[in-house]
Amino acid sequence: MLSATIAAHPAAAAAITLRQRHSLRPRQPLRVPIGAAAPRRRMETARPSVVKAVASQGVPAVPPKLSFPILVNSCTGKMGKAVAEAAVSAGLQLVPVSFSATEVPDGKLKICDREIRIHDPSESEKILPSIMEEYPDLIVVDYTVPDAVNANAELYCKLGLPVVMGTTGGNRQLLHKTVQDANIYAVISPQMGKQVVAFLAAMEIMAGQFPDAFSGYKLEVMESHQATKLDVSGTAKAVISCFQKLGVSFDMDEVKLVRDPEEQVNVVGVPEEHLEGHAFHMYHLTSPDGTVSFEFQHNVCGRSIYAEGTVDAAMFLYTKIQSGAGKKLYDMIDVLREGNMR
Ligand SMILES: NC(=O)C1=CN([C@@H]2O[C@H](COP(=O)(O)OP(=O)(O)OC[C@H]3O[C@@H](n4cnc5c(N)ncnc54)[C@H](OP(=O)(O)O)[C@@H]3O)[C@@H](O)[C@H]2O)C=CC1
Ligand SMILES: O=C(O)C1=N[C@H](C(=O)O)C[C@H](O)C1
Repeated sequence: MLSATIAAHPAAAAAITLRQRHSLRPRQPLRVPIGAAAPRRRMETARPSVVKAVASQGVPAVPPKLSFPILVNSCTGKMGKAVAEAAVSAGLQLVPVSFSATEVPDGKLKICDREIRIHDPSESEKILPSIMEEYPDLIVVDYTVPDAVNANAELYCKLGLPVVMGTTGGNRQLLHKTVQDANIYAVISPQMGKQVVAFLAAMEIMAGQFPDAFSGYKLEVMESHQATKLDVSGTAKAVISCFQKLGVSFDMDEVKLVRDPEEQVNVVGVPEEHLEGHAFHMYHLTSPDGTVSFEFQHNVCGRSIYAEGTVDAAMFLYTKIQSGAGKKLYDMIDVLREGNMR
């Protein structure tokens, strides 16, 4: 058995294993220990791309700290809250407004030490223009629900509001077309976690350079997420599309979704304390004669890996806007490639 293990993050572990296995059988608790979530180190200084060293004097200048307004839609959700907290930690200006149909006491939500006023989504078209006026350079981050993706994107486009779209699902083709046609600045990605983005990038490179390398192989995919997740993992879909380019025949509805907490603990090996927030993915490939198999896994507990990546994406987008970049639509591989992930 040949195996390679990559510890991706204190709150996460990723394993890529190559071994002889014959089926996607019930999981033993995973080979890679899923460590308890530990807070990520906060960025104290801006990243290299925004650091202006005074080379002539040989003394590095104090790096400018990026600070711009960010509106998180929706702060009532699990990801929205995590991103809002990460944005405050990173020194961004969290706009005290968000949208959701969820009732909150006095219509307000406390995030860090700030009060965020929650408006009904039906009011967003009326409210956002005045927020944009009050907060020039505003960037919106969208973590809502698959059903809201396209309508929200249309609204941001109509208003010319730059967006980091983390929400998965909806009509992805239409989403890209809407944003492209409106020519707004945007980062769209179903996956914001740096190490998972790197894995996805590696998959895309492999698919681009060795098309059909896995032709004839059988693919089995399992993904486990918190029971509240509404859609099939957008990340799994992106990885599967690479396998398809590698010659594997697979239909998206063949993905085995695990949403039952008991199965997650006993079969998948999800630590109980992460039932409310985890994303375990497993891809198993078997050769036509069954003699060779490959297994890829990326298993994330908690949400800090995505929240930090989302803040990186917002900072990346802000610098693109400030520099008047000609290219406007990006994904997280662009963000990673340009060294913009902490
Ligand atoms: N790109 C990435 O790296 C990641 C992406 N995700 C994706 O992010 C999305 C959100 O996930 P998560 O936070 O766990 O989900 P939650 O269900 O916890 O949060 C979604 C929130 O959106 C609100 N909402 C629904 N419709 C609207 C609307 N039209 N306008 C504003 N708010 C709305 C919901 O409120 P209400 O109760 O009123 O419906 C809810 O509070 C999912 O698509 C998920 O797959 C998650 C993790 C990482
Ligand atoms: O809903 C989630 O939790 C996640 N959603 C994203 C996806 O669908 O790919 C990313 C990650 O899997 C967590």
